[in-house]
Amino acid sequence: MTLGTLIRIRNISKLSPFRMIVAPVTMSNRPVSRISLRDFDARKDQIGKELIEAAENVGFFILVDQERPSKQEIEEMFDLSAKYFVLPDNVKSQYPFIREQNSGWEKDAQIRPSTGVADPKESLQLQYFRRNTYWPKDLPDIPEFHGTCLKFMESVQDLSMKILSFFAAALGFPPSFFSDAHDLSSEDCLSTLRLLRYHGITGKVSDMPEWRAGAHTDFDVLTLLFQETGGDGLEVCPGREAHTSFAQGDDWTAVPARTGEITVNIGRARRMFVFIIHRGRLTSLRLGDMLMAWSDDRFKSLYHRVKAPRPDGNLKARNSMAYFNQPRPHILIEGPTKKYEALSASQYILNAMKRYYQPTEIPK
Ligand SMILES: O=C(O)CCC(=O)C(=O)O
Ligand SMILES: [Fe+2]
Repeated sequence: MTLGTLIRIRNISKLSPFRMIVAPVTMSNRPVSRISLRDFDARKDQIGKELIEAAENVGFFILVDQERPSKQEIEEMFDLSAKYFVLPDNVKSQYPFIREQNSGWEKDAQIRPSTGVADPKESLQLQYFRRNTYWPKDLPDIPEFHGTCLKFMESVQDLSMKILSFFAAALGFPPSFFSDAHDLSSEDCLSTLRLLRYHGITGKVSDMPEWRAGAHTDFDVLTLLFQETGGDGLEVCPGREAHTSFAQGDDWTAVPARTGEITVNIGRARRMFVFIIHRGRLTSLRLGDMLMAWSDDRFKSLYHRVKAPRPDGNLKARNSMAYFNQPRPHILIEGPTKKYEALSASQYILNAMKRYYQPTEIPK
């Protein structure tokens, strides 16, 4: 039973992606944690300490010097992504974005509740377990598309599981806890690679967008984000400080774009309460905050957004890639101290999908 929530469906095609949104902006000089993965096996303890500290205090960190995916693998993937996005829309739209599957291609269709308009971008979401059913096939001039994406996902998956093994240990879960929950070889692994291309900016200064991606948190456990040198604009606002709506007006930190480095953030779906009768009592359940909930709020989630360039900035298209570690649907999310009622991963994800791809929530 859901109380206090009304879902209003909007007609997304009527909204202009270039509407100007003005939000108060405070930029901070918060130091950004850069964690080197050099000599991983020999430096494991030190690396683990740095990761946990960053997750507890900030909610994000930048990984450098990782063995895989190497800078070259990342560059290859960016080249492939560029070849994909120049294909005509009628080819890309053969696999349209399906909200319930969180898969496929969209253009100017993702409305951010924080801005009320669609991000001026296109993106393709590839879920590993749909690799033979819902990935673009027979793409003109890019026969390597399938194989290269697959290899890249596997490489990012390995790195993600290394990172999550430290979180499992810190939470007192068995070492394989997160790798079982995100097992790529399972038929229902929801982990997803998203290729993104924000449009180049043309036209009148007065029509320029303020944001390329409106402020949001991701609704997964952990996101590994790849930026390309020259494509600055990413800003983050750690969950701890995000006390206003969508963190607008809080302290934001710019994360410079550098090919080869990986920005890692802890995911969270925006909070929403539902009420149920649990063991004879009226109880509230909090939806969202996957790793925050899984860690009983110990690890912080992170608001982030992508600012559009100013007229004297780099107005070319911006490319990025995100790997979302999403647990298998049946996995129950419940922290060591059971601070929140257990909720299945699929319940979290469906709830977040509804919010991020169409509706806005209006509290009664
Ligand atoms: O493009 C970026 O840098 C951020 C993308 C992002 O936050 C997302 O797709 O969730
Ligand atoms: Fe995101």
